[in-house]
Amino acid sequence: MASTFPPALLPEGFRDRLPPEAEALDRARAAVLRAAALNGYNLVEPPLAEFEAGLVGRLKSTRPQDLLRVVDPVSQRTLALRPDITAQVGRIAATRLGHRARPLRLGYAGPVVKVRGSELRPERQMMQAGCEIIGTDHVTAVVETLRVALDALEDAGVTGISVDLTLPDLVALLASGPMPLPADRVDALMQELDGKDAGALPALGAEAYLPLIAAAGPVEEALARLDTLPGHELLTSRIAAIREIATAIAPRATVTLDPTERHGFEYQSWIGFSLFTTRARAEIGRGGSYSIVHADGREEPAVGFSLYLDTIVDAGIGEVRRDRVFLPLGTAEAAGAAIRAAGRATIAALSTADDAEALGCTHRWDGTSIIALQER
Ligand SMILES: N[C@@H](Cc1c[nH]c[nH+]1)C(=O)O
Repeated sequence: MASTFPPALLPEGFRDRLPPEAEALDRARAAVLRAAALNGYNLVEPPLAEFEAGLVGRLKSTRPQDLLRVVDPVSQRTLALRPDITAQVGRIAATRLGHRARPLRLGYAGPVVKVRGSELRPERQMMQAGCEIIGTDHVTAVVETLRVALDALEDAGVTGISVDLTLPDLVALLASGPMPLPADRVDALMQELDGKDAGALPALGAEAYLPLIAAAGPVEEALARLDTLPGHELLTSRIAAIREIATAIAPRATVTLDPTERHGFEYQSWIGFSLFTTRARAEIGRGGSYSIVHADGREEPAVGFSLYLDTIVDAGIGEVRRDRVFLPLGTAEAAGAAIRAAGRATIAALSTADDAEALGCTHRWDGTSIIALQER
C-alpha cells in the first residue's frame, strides 16, 4: 500500500529530541529552575498559546507578523503561540500579580515558537528558561539577574562563559539630547553603526558617534574609548553602570561591550546582554532591562534573562551517562528498588530473549551483585 505520510516528517524548523539529547535538555531546564528557586524566584507557567492581542503590546515591541497564529474555532479569535515567555511574565506581573510587593521575582521554563528561524538558529521551536525581576531595572537588579544566569549555566555544566553587554537605547538618547542629530537620520545612523561602517558616519553629519564603533571589545578597553566621548551625564552614568556590572561578574565570565548592538534587543531599554560559551557559536541566552505596560498606560521597569537551552544541548553540554543495570527475568523487586535508590537505572528483562547489551545496559545484576558489562 502506498504511504500516505508526507515526505518530510516534520515542518521546517521543528524536530524531535531523541535520547540522550532530550535528557540533556531536561537537565538544563532543571538547572535553571533550581537556580531560580534558590535565588528566591517563584515559578510561573504561562500557557503555550494566548490571544494575539495579549502577546502584542505588553512590551511595546512584539509585532503580529512575528507570531505563529491560528484562528481558534472555539473563541473565533486569533490565537498566537508565544515567541517569548518574558512578555507573558510581564502580563502576569501587571495583572494577576499586580498587587504583590515589588521587586517581584518570577522564573519560568517552556517551549516558545518563532514564525521564522535565524541563520545561526534555524529551529522555530526552542526551549526557553529564565528569570525576571519586576519593579526595578536598577544596576543592582541587573547584577542579580546575571548572577542567577551564571548560577544556572554553571549548574548545567556550561564552561567558558562570556557576557556581551550592550546599551540598546543609547544612540537614540544621545541623538535626542547631548549629541543632537535630526530625527530622520537616526535610523540611518543606527544601521551604519550595526554594520560598524565608520566611513559612512561623516555623510550623515554623525562624526561625533565614531568612538562608539571603536568602543566594542573587552570591557575595560571599550570603556576607555567611550570615555573619550565628550562628558555627558547620560554617558557618564551608563559607563559607571557598565563598570559596576563588569566588576561584579568578571570573576565568573569574560565581559565584553558592544554599545550599539541592537540585534535581538527589540524591547530592552538601557542595558542588554548576550550570553555565550566558547563551545557554541550562537548565543546561549539574552536579557536586559525593559518596561511593562499596564492597562492604565503606566510603565513598570523590569529586568531579566532568558536562556536558550537548545543551543546548550546542541553543543553537547549536559549529557550525563547514568549506569543502566540489566535485571534478568525473575529478579526480586526489592533488588531492583535498591539499585534505583542508589541512582542507577534498571532495565528489567520482559522475556528471556531480552539482550542486555543491545538494550544499552552498562551492568547486569547477577542475583547478588552488579557486574560491569564489557565496553564495546
Ligand atoms: N526574553 C528575551 C530576553 C530577556 C529576558 N528578560 C529581558 N530580556 C529574549 O529571549 O531575547
